[in-house]
Amino acid sequence: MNELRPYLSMMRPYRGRLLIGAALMLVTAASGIGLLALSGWFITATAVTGALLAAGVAARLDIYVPGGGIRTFAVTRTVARYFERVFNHDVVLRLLRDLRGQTFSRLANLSPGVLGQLRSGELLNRLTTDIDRLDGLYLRGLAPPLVAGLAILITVALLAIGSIAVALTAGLILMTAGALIGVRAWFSGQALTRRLASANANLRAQLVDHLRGLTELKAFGSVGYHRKRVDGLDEEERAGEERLAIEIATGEAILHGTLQLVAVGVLLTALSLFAADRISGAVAVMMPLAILALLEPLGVLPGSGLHLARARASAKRLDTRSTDGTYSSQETHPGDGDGDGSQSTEVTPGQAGDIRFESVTVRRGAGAKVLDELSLTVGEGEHVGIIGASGCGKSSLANLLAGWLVPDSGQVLVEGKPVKKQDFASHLARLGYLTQQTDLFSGTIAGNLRVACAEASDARLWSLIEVLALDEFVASCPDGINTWIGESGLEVSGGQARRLALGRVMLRDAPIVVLDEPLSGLDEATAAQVSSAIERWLTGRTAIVLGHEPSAIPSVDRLLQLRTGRLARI
Ligand SMILES: Nc1ncnc2c1ncn2[C@@H]1O[C@H](COP(=O)(O)OP(=O)(O)OP(=O)(O)O)[C@@H](O)[C@H]1O
Repeated sequence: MNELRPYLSMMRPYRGRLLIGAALMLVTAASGIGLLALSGWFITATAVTGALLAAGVAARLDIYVPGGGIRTFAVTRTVARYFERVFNHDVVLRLLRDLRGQTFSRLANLSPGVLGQLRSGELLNRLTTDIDRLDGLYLRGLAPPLVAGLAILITVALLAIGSIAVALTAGLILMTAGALIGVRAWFSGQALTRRLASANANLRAQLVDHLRGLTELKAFGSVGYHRKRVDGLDEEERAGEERLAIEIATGEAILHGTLQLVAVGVLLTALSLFAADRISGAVAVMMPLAILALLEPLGVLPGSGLHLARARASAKRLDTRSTDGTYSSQETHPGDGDGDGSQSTEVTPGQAGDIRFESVTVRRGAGAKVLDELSLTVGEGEHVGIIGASGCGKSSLANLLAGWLVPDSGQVLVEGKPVKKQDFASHLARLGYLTQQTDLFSGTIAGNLRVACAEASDARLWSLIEVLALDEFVASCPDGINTWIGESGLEVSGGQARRLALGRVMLRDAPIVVLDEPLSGLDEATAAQVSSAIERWLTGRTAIVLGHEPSAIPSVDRLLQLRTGRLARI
């Protein structure tokens, strides 16, 4: 249950509301029991009185009090159910809001390196399905056993009108049966819901990957093959849901059977008490009906045990500490602590804006050395170009500077302070980083640029668009800079997307800049125009520009080549 603890403590601020919600559930259940039991009593009492009067025996029955009681129970049941639904849903929605906010900020706090390794479908699953399972933790998991226990106590009190012994025996049997059924559901649900949660996550992730890569899949004619994999996972998920439904149905069947047996037992005992003239006929009928009225509050127990197990499986998946553990411990961000512990944490004097890599070694993947005792100093305002073959470690170098990757040995310093000791937010605020991958959001051109600077005026955006040779394209768009560029920027070309991403970096007035392949996807003429725009913009900033060959980067003060993990001057 440890996994559920954070979510239980999230409920603490709402404990007053939760208690009112549970009380309303109890009032609904109690009214249902009262309605059925009193109706049974009243019908029998009127029948017996009528029979006695017909037989010429003097008999009297007050019909107003029980009639009023039945009406009160009926109205209370309806009204309490209405307010219970309104109230409990309000609390659940508040919890959902907190839960989503908290989960989102926990995921957002993961280092970009770790986040990049999570499939987008996996993230989607965490923010939707897993949270949906948890939002019912109270309503479907915790409140029903509580209400069921109290409903049994109310029934015991009603049975005690006829016989205390019958009431205690029935109460004991029902409590034990309810607890056993709930616990059975909890235990049998563990493995089942764990498998189901992961089948559900796999299906979603596969589906999102499938849809995102549909163009490629179509181009290679492999839609059918991938579709089969999605269908396979869908089948697995459906089979899991079916097993879960069977489990709930079995629990409900056992529970209903037990209740019917107890009701028959109570009926027989009540009849023998009636025959012995110890209770009236009306009370004898009321007693088994009070048991049958428990079908509603107790009927949800198997589902609540399984729901708790399901919530636990989702809570486990939402625990981002386990996510961090799944991936390389080197993927982190500044301020995360000492990492490997082998580095000096002392702050050495540096110049404003200067960058230093000191004997940095990085191993990635299976442990191959990507950077090998690499050292580099970039002075304030200096522009250094680094070229190298694909996979030689250029992006790793940029990620080290951003603090998304921690070296196995050596250290990276910015203005004399180790990157890992910098405050993450202010470090990134001083760094303009054009990553190799272009990520545009589903939104307008202006919206995508303003990610870097929310206050940027339209005029500033237009001048940037002009500098990046995007003016003709944007002017031809129906709404100019307010044109929607679709899901993940799919409605712009690769080269246009690249320039928008570059524009975003340029909007951020950062003193330190890293550009990873800034000219990729551009034709020669556009590349030349963008290249000179970058050169002008870089004036006064400290910069590292990465590319495959000298022509892939703008003019720089110093050009180096990265090969076998080390840098050499060209
Ligand atoms: N997230 C990762 N986890 C493990 N290994 C990685 C990861 N990213 C890259 N690598 C490995 O690190 C090595 C260097 O990759 P890197 O992306 O730094 O090279 P690069 O020079 O930028 O390549 P390219 O020019 O093709 O982008 C490669 O061998 C790659 O397989």
